[in-house]
Amino acid sequence: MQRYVMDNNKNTNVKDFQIRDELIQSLKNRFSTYGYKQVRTSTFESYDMYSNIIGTVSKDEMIKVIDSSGKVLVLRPDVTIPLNRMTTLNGLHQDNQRVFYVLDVFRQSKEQADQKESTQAGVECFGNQSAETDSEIIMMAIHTLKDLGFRNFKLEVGHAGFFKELIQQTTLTSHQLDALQSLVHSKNSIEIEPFLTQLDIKEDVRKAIQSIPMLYGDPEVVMEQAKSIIQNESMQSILQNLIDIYELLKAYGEENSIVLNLGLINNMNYYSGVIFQGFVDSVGKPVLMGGRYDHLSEQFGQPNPAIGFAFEVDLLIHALQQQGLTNNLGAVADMIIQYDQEVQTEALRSAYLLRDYGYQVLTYSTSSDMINNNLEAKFTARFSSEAYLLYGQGTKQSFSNQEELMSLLQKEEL
Ligand SMILES: N[C@@H](Cc1c[nH]c[nH+]1)C(=O)O
Repeated sequence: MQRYVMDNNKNTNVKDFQIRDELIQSLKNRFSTYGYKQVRTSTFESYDMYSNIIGTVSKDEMIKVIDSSGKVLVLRPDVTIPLNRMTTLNGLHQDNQRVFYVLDVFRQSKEQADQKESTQAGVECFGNQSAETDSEIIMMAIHTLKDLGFRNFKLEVGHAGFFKELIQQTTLTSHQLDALQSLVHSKNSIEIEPFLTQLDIKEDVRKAIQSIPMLYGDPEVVMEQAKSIIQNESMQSILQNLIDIYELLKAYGEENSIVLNLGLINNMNYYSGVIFQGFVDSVGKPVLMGGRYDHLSEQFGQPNPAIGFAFEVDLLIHALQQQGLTNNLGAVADMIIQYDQEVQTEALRSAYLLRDYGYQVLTYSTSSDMINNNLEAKFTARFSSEAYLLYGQGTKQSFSNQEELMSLLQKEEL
């Protein structure tokens, strides 16, 4: 008989799953504090819809399935598009909808063919177009990264229009544009110069494009440098928009993690305004990406300005593990209660009380085999006929009844 082996080794035990679950819970809590409500979209979507939309995942990257009537479907390649479609068609954007989701997204790139699914935890804010909304969304990304315990993280902020405006001053073919974009993306200043010189581009525009990879770093410095390559009013207002957003982030007191990157290019082509990506130590890829996409909804027949971003949950877990930040996550329970048979009643009643207050409690009689197992909990309470003791992280306190145990735990802020 052939044995089938699971082909991915991620999240295969309860502890890994627990870490994932607690991480997701923390993201959801934070999103809720900004007024976002959870939604979901269908796993199967119409292939035709995606084929007709400009700015979506490339057709080769989508995973197609055929239903029993022969219709071609795709497994959800993106969440932003169906949510935008849904709110636009239902006219929900008029109520300034704020939604979040934790959903699997299916894409298969040539470079990473075995990585077909990833979980995204994202937010979308519809029907609102202001620097205040933009800065609040970026702030929410920062706030969430701080919740998770990351200390060294950077949010690279750019604008989808800045580079596009410069390109419009040229007559590059789409092939040339692709090549240029990848040079800008990899900040390859050495090759950009000869690449541009062989093309027929006005001197000042060429110099401006050439300087894009250098427009990276401290926002105040980059904003000053960027002023010198402004070609027209649109570029002027793009820069002003970024200045406004940055000033608001300063108002929140969270400007230190911001890096301005005017060469930033996001994966999706639907962005039209501010764009951003979040980076943490020890992960080469962005753990979050997003931006403003005010024109996507026009393909569904209505204006519906919007902004959003999504965390890559698997990358976040990887980063937390790399940085040793999962120690507080994934404990089997809040409390283990071990008791000698003579004081069983007091121990079980304490367990009942604690569970009633929402604590996760495991109980074991000291005479059972389980006592030798390597169980993990934030606290252990030992009930013996001589004494009742509460053991925490490096602490040991005695108590005489269940009420005292409760108040000790409350002091420990469990
Ligand atoms: N859907 C985008 C992220 C995003 C959410 N909202 C706006 N952008 C992505 O997968 O890259």
